[in-house]
Amino acid sequence: MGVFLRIVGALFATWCVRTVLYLIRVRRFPPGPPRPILLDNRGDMAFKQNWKAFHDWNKKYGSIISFYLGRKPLVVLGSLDAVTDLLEKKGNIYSSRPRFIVAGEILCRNMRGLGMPYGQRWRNWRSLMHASMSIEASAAYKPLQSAETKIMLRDILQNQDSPEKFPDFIRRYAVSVVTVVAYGRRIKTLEDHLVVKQQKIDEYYINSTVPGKFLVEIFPILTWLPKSLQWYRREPEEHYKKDVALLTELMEEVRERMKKGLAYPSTATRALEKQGAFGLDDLETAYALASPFGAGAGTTLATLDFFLLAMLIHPEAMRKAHEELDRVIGRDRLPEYDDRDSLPYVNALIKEIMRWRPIAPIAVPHSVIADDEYKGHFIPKGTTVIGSIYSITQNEEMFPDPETFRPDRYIENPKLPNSFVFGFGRRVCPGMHVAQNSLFSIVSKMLWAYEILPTKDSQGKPIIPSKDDIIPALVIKPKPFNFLLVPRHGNVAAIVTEEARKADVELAAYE
Ligand code: HEM
Repeated sequence: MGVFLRIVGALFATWCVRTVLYLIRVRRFPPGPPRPILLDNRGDMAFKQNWKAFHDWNKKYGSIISFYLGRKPLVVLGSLDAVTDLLEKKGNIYSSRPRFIVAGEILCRNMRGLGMPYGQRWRNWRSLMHASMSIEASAAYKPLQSAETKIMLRDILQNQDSPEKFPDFIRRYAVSVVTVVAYGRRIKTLEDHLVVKQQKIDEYYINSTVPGKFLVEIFPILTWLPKSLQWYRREPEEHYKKDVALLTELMEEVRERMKKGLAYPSTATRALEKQGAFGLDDLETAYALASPFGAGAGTTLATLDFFLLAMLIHPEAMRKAHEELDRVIGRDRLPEYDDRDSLPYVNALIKEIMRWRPIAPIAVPHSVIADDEYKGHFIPKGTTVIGSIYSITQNEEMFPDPETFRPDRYIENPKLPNSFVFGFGRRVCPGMHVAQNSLFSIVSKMLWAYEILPTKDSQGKPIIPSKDDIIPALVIKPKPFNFLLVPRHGNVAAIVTEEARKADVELAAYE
């Protein structure tokens, strides 16, 4: 009995010391909105657009702030210095992801790279992503990206009387590029089973990450229930089985093509040729191949949506780009990748689109795997750490008058930062080179060929969409709006038709 009491006493003393230490350190949490006694700070986010609420707190409490969602502490880093100091320089502890019981552990057994916790499995997955999308590897997709852009330009040309179809032509481009990167096969129509099914998988996954959707995320203790009583498990388990079947089927299609010598080089061929080297088993490989689709199509598309929006609101910027294209390229050929360095305004315009409306305003939240101290603040292990891309884009010192769309700022100061729009540290977007190549191909060729114009109302007045009508999500995009793409000069039809004919021949290899 004496021994038992001593053990209980020792445990109690340890608990007391730890609690006191915690309470002392918690006082050194980064500042932030006061936490209601029983609740969290959800109600303090005055805006549906959470990135704006975070930015307001950054302005009020400083560039490092903290707040609570449920019992979980969150920290928002609102300056380039803070994200560099923590997410980049201390990447060994700041590179995990917040825990998602349903979306991560049940729905995909943590095999989706984007949400995967930091560790060996993530390193294996990431080395495959790097091997197939590094700056060197991504150069191999440029001919395809250029050819797909030309097909898109022809689709637009041939459907001048149905501008409502234009968004689908652009979408087909974005989807086709990521499936070539992943599986080495292009997408000719959005009805392709790969597109339809992967989109469903992604929708369910995204919906499963909505805060507050599953009680178990707020009370993880519910995972201690016997499995048969875990009611929240049933639906995602069903989805897991279906996802495994589809993703395995897509991977096996590539294996078959490889056996016949018909497979075009892609992430899949790299993974399957050297599966041992990457340390991924069959199922992990099948999931890894879904990453470019899940993370690369919607992001590219959202950026292109903001490009079209910016051109409608700022025709003066479009005119400057037209002038540069006419001067450097002329009207007898389309711009190609070799022209990139000769088109500083087009490059600046692309950077400004990504700064003006960053499509991932809070990036993808990181999580810290050890207690840390920063500038006198205590950041406990398990805290979700958000690198606020939006707050960085609003820094008046770096970007004076930040709400103004002004590509020239990147010409006046070519060292002005921009790559932060792709996230931070070890989790930085592995598809950034593929994305930048897509953006250059589409923006330069589309502006060479077309004028981007608003539609008109019944009185003939142009309908200019609002720059602030945004659909909030982890990846944001403008609310749908109408636009026209009108050939700029007499050579467009002939050149686009001829270039697209050649593109058809080149692309046959990917079908
Ligand atoms: C303009 C287009 C794009 C933007 C702005 C963008 C931005 C981002 C951002 C902000 C992150 C989170 C980084 C972090 O956690 O700090 C991310 C992650 C990721 N992106 Fe992109 N992305 C784009 C296009 C693409 C493309 C085309 C692909 C693939 C073909 C891709 C694949 C990924 C993957 C796999 C991750 C997860 C990385 C990880 O968790 O380790 N992205 N991206």
